Amino acid sequence: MTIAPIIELRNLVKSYGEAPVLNGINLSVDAGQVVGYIGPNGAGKSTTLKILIGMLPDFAGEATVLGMDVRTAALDIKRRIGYVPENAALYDSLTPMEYLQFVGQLYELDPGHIERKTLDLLRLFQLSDNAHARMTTFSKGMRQKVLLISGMLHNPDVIFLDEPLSGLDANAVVLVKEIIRQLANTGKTIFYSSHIMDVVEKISDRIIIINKGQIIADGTFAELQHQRPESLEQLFAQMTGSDSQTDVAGEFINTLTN
Ligand SMILES: Nc1ncnc2c1ncn2[C@@H]1O[C@H](COP(=O)(O)OP(=O)(O)OP(=O)(O)O)[C@@H](O)[C@H]1O
Repeated sequence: MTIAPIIELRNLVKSYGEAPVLNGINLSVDAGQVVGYIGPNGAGKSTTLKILIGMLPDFAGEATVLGMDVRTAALDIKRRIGYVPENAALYDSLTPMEYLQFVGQLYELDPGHIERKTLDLLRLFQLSDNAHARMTTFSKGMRQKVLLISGMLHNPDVIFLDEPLSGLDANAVVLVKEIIRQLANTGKTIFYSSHIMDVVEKISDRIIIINKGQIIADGTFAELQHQRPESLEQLFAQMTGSDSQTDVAGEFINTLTN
């Protein structure tokens, strides 16, 4: 018996205006994989994630998640996926307990169950003391922790994370890395985008590099290294054509000082 891929993209093309931002993306992801989806600023990573979670139905090609078409089954898909967006707007005037209660009820979870789970998850993220405080005063990292909980509260099968470590302190980074690893060990699929190369290198079963809307590398870190024995940061710089940052930095300072 063949097992259907959890995520599948076939010849995905997306334009916001004239020029395509995604230019024929093909990929297939199996259950239990941690996939690091990386690329330079503007490469099309967030756009791909938004298509996969059903936020951008206007695209060409095929996109399925859990065997369902994202164009026609977006609601069914949403029940079973979690998404932590980059730069999400939280309802600041709510407390984490209120916000997570709201999110949990959107997923039709029982209010008592949400409350118990939320208190536990906030405690594990060192946010117990802030559970009932308005989020207007929260730091970036504190907001990110609430967002991470909100994306996973309903125990989704597939989790899409866009720059999930944004603003987190070193201990929280270690914790989130460990959570991602252990979730994958239980069969969950994690598809995430990040610019933090050493984290991507360590936690991904598979690394996909996109540049200008096309996949330019796809494999385990060991496989990518086999082509060029470098760190992921160096590989990334070489493959995306930006390996002279020392020169650029010098030029930047020259421009500032002249
Ligand atoms: N709503 C939009 N309208 C018009 N253009 C957009 C829109 N969203 C994204 N773009 C453009 O699409 C391209 C890809 O953007 P996207 O956000 O997917 O990149 P990214 O790889 O996630 O970048 P970053 O690493 O900077 O977050 C960029 O050129 C961006 O300007």
